[in-house]
Amino acid sequence: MGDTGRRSQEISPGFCFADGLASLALLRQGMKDKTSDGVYDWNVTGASICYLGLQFLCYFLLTLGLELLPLHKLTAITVKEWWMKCWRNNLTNLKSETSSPSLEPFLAPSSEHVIPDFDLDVDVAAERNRVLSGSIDNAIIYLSNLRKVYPGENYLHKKIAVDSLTFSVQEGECFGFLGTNGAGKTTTLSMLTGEESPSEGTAFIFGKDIRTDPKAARCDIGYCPQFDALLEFLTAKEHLELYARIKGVPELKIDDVVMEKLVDFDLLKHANKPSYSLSGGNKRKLSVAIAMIGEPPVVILDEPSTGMDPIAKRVMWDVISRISTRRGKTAVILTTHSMNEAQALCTRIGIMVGGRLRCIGSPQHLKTRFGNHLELEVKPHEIHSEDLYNFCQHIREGFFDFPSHSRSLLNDIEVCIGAIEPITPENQSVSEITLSRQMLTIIGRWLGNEERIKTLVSSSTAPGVFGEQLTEQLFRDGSIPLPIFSEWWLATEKFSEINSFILSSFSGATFHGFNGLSMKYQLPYGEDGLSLADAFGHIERNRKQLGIAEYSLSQSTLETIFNHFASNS
Ligand SMILES: Nc1ncnc2c1ncn2[C@@H]1O[C@H](COP(=O)(O)OP(=O)(O)OP(=O)(O)O)[C@@H](O)[C@H]1O
Repeated sequence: MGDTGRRSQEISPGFCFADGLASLALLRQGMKDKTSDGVYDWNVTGASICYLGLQFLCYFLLTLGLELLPLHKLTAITVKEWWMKCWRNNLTNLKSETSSPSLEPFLAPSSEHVIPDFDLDVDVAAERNRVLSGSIDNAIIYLSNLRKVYPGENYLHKKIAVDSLTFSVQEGECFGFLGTNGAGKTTTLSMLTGEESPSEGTAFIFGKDIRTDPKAARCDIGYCPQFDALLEFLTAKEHLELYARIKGVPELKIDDVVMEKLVDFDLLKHANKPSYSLSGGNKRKLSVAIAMIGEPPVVILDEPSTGMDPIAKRVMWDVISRISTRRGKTAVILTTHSMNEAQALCTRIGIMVGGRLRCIGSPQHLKTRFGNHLELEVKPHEIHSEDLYNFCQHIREGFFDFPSHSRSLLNDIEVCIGAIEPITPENQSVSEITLSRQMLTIIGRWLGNEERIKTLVSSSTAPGVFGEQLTEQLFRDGSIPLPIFSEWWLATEKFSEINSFILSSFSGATFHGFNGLSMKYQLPYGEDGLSLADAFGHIERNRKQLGIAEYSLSQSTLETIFNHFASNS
């Protein structure tokens, strides 16, 4: 073997080891040249041992590098960004060396990507100015122009997941982070917990910078990720014990702390089951319990209640409000798609759309600022069976010549929907009468409202409380039974009466569809609109005459405010 071939093989530990052994064997057999008489001579095992030592060092450093460097994040774009940043920093350093030193404002915006104030909602801009100027009393967490850009498909189009996010969270606060799917909530939380590194800007947790000191920043966080990160073969109890030890709970207290969490989250009966055998909801409870073990001062929960039953949700809400608002020392950041959860738990809410914060404030503040209307839900009285009977008779006498029958009309409707036995020739009644499209058109004309029938027989959805089902039935069967048609007609008439009353009484009122048997409206509210008392008074005075069984008037819900931001994105 040539000298070059041999050298190239010496980078392999296997070759060095075998070569050393072979040289040793040759020496024993006396087959080595006379100059090599010692075992550790360079020509015997010395060279192999040295190469092996060198290789150990190189391969150890390589393994360490592969473990520590986030190589999966090393893309053309990230390398380019890193290079640009270094270049910019050099320029800034050169400038600062040549110019006189100036007092940099605390947390000065770090990039040219900062959204201008006029582009922001006033509350979001105020929060941003407060944080950037440093007037953040008691803030445990503050984010300063935090931004995350992902390389897009084929590294061509960048995806701005989080854009210049700036806000703070105080101790004792439960901050609700709401947003549409893909708004950037999880990415923000991942940056806070150190899973992702920010592209620009930074955040501070107890004054520790997540960019420069991510390990120290992480120490104060209890994190429940969006997807349960459990070890399949560890039981619920073992998980809690493991995390209690990791978080430094004193050995003597571990049993008590673990038991407390098992009881708090109603996991006692599942304590000794391996996590793979737990149901989705119980896995979620365990993940939240893990986040809270060791009483971390910052708790970050990414959609914690997903998959939990309503009772488990209430239990979890109780634990969260106990640790944040009641104990008053912990800051909680919570993302959720449940407006009820946000309403029940959060002292402050921020709604994110497309990576940007669109509004921020307490739930009541958001309702007062963005809820510029009242929500009215009206449920009319059900159609009286006597009225229905009379109406059916009226149509039958006008168009059909069937003998009247003693069966009650309610029975006839039950027959129509298949609830009782079918009609035999002896018990014929109005329920037997079915109305085709042509007959419906003629009846509509006869009743003086052909337009209403047109919507029923055309492919568009018919108006009224159950117009949609009726249109479907007509298209499916080609006809509809007389009692069903009569009930729809009378209900629609009642709806029209109430609808014109509301639209004429409250200028600017808009109809927002049906909710079961109720109709929903939005009424203008506030300075230009009505007061709650005016609206109540007016409806109450006309309630009997309009046949309103029940109604409710309320301020806008968080859901309508969320929908408003989501639809304007
Ligand atoms: N690793 C990634 N690479 C590229 N794009 C990503 C990556 N992770 C997230 N994104 C994109 O960033 C945006 C924000 O995602 P993120 O998961 O933060 O949204 P989210 O608000 O948590 O949504 P959801 O409510 O559905 O959980 C999305 O458009 C997503 O497609």
